[in-house]
Amino acid sequence: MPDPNPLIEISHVTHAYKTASGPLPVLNDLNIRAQAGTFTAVVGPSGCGKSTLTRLIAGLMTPDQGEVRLHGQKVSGPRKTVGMAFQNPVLLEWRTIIDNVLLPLEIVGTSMSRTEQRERAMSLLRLVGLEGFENKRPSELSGGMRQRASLCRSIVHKPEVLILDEPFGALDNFTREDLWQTMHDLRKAESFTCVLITHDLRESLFLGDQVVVLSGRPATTQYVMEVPLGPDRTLDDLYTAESAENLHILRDQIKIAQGRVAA
Ligand SMILES: Nc1ncnc2c1ncn2[C@@H]1O[C@H](COP(=O)(O)OP(=O)(O)OP(=O)(O)O)[C@@H](O)[C@H]1O
Repeated sequence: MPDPNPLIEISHVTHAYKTASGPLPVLNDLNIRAQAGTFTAVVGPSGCGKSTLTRLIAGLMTPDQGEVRLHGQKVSGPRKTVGMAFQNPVLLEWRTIIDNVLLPLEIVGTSMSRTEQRERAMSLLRLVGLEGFENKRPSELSGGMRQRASLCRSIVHKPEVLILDEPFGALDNFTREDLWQTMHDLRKAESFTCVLITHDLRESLFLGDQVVVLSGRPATTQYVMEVPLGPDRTLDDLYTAESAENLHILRDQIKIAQGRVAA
């Protein structure tokens, strides 16, 4: 039975960018529902409107038609209760790693004391394996380590909703799989509802409770897969016959979205 009160509710969202050559329709009657504490992976052809969707959820834009609701409240502007991480971690070189992680608390404000803030940041850095690197500068860390720090920064203020826009896209395969595991650890320790944009179908299956396939632009919700893997899933679960079958289904859906085969 679907939750009648999902935490994220995207209903009939339609949006077009105004460009010099006229309106560019990007989203068309898009619908997504995500229950509290779940992980939604969104996949779709390149340029179909995935990042636009993240901006709408974060309240950085409002749709032409339809609405985005968080906890039943219509999103009409940026919210403090949203955390974001992107493919490029964009850490500030003049701040140490821990001071980068603490940044959102400075921006959104907090009732935590300075000591509590540092304890909170350290507990996250410990969780992602960066204890001992808290006083380093970003350039002293590898790409994977910087992305770990970026993940800590995106959740340090305990956001209700975490939006990840291809955060593992620029990493090599081994580092990426390590980061998937880290993401699982963070999920168990924290209580956010996550929307992940990714081009990697294995990643969508490993991290997602549901995988939403968007059609080509203007994107609509083409297909939703409920992932049959539990919270204690491991990378080995990607190599079962059932996962192979599910990856096939997702790959076929992407081909349809790309217009390479008929629905
Ligand atoms: N601010 C903007 N003004 C005009 N057009 C835009 C704007 N932002 C994005 N677009 C266009 O809207 C379309 C969707 O962009 P968006 O970044 O949402 O897609 P995406 O699915 O995230 O792409 P990718 O998979 O390549 O990362 C693209 O054609 C893009 O060029």
